[in-house]
Amino acid sequence: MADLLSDDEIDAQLPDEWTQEGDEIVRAYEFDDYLRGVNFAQMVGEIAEAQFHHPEIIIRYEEVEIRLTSHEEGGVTEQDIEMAELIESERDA
Ligand SMILES: C[C@H](O)[C@H](O)[C@H]1CNC2=NC(N)=NC(=O)C2=N1
Repeated sequence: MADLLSDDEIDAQLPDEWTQEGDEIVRAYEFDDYLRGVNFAQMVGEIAEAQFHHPEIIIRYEEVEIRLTSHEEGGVTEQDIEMAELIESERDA
């Protein structure tokens, strides 16, 4: 099990545009149309399966919200930070 990160550790490691909300780290991504968001959600799901660490993915019209936490540990761990970084790198690809 990974160690829980403190609020200061989370703040120091969060990628740009991500925020902490309690026991989660969150970012909303905007898209030009609904299906681009759906395709992005698919890509995030594939990363999650590869990492075996699964975010909550909320698909809205022209927006997809990603919420990450480590359920077994009950808060934010390095796995969540790593997932956010992987999602960011794929988004920029
Ligand atoms: C049994 C447990 O659900 C699995 O080990 C994995 C699956 N994906 C997971 N995803 C997330 N976000 N947190 C977990 O603790 C987690 N655990």
